[in-house]
Amino acid sequence: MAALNRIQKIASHLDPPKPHKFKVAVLGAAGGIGQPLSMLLKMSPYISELSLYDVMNTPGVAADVSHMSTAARVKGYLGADQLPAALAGANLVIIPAGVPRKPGMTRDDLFNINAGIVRTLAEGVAAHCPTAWVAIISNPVNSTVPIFAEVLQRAGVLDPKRLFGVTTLDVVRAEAFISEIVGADPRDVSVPVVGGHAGVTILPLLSQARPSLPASMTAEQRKALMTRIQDAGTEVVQAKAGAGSATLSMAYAAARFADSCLRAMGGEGAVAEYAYVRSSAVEGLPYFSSPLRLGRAGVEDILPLGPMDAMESENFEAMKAELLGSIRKGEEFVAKGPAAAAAAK
Ligand SMILES: NC(=O)C1=CN([C@@H]2O[C@H](COP(=O)(O)OP(=O)(O)OC[C@H]3O[C@@H](n4cnc5c(N)ncnc54)[C@H](O)[C@@H]3O)[C@@H](O)[C@H]2O)C=CC1
Ligand SMILES: O=C([O-])CC(=O)C(=O)O
Repeated sequence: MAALNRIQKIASHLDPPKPHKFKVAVLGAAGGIGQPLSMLLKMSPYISELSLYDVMNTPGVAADVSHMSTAARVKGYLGADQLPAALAGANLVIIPAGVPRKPGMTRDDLFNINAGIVRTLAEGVAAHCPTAWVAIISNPVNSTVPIFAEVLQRAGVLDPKRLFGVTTLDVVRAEAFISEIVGADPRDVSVPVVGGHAGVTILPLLSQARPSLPASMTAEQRKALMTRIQDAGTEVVQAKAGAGSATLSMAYAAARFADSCLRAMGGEGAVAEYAYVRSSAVEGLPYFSSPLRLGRAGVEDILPLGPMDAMESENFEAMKAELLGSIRKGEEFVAKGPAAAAAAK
């Protein structure tokens, strides 16, 4: 027996460390983003249980994804009655629920429908998994994150360190476009994208890109690159011509953000990310996307934005009024109470 114990002890030292395992819930799992995101999450070594919730089609999506031969157990939940079970015990909740844009619309045009959806889901999180980390994809992110925060705050369970607006797609796009210009593998490109997630509020700090942009690029070319990153969502909306907005690249971006959250949650040390969070980084803007350091409890540090060149500073000033307006619109929606939610349905 002693010999066996000794062998087991030695074997346990030889085993590679096992990642921590978490329950992750996707709300809006049957949608254009939700389906590929669920597939990517099923491949995560950090997930023991994948909870797929939607108001339609989740039985089929869950059955399909559950046949992938990876470890995460998959369960589908359909309709509001099943939201409590979908959320119970969740460590991370990712929310791509809501309508997408059609050509000619702004993200803010989605407010009337998506604000009510997000509010209802926030009430569910407050009641059934109040300590979960929450990653909001539903647009307009600049307003849906404040809506979510206000609901959690009123329920007495808000911890801003665990509430995120997902802006990873902006970073992913900036990496992709810059890699084409500098001829590098996108994995070797880093570039901060800060602010919010709509038009001018998306601020890529190209002057901090690594590798640096070629010195031969003119001011006009740099400006055009910034504008392309800011309008990349619209580029996809137009290319899809009425069939929705970015789904596949968004699923990739959200899976990458989820991976960072789960690694931080599991105690893998400080994890670097960007996300739209409650913040005092910029005076007068209570929410802002900044470089973050994530740890076990969520946001450990909101890092400085770093130096901006003249073009970036000008854009930074230009975004402030729009971003603040979107934040206040979200906060006021919750302050007005259920009547506003009913009107938005
Ligand atoms: N943050 C970002 O970078 C991005 C955000 N988005 C946003 O993500 C959202 C989803 O986009 P898609 O997946 O393309 O839309 P979609 O219409 O394909 O899917 C949305 C899903 O949400 C579900 N849903 C609606 N109400 C719900 C509720 N109360 N509870 C649970 N699920 C509900 C629908 O049944 C549908 O399956 C949109 O608001 C879109 O603008 C899209 C791309 C990038
Ligand atoms: O553009 C949209 O409506 C969807 C979105 O947020 C993006 O692709 O960045």
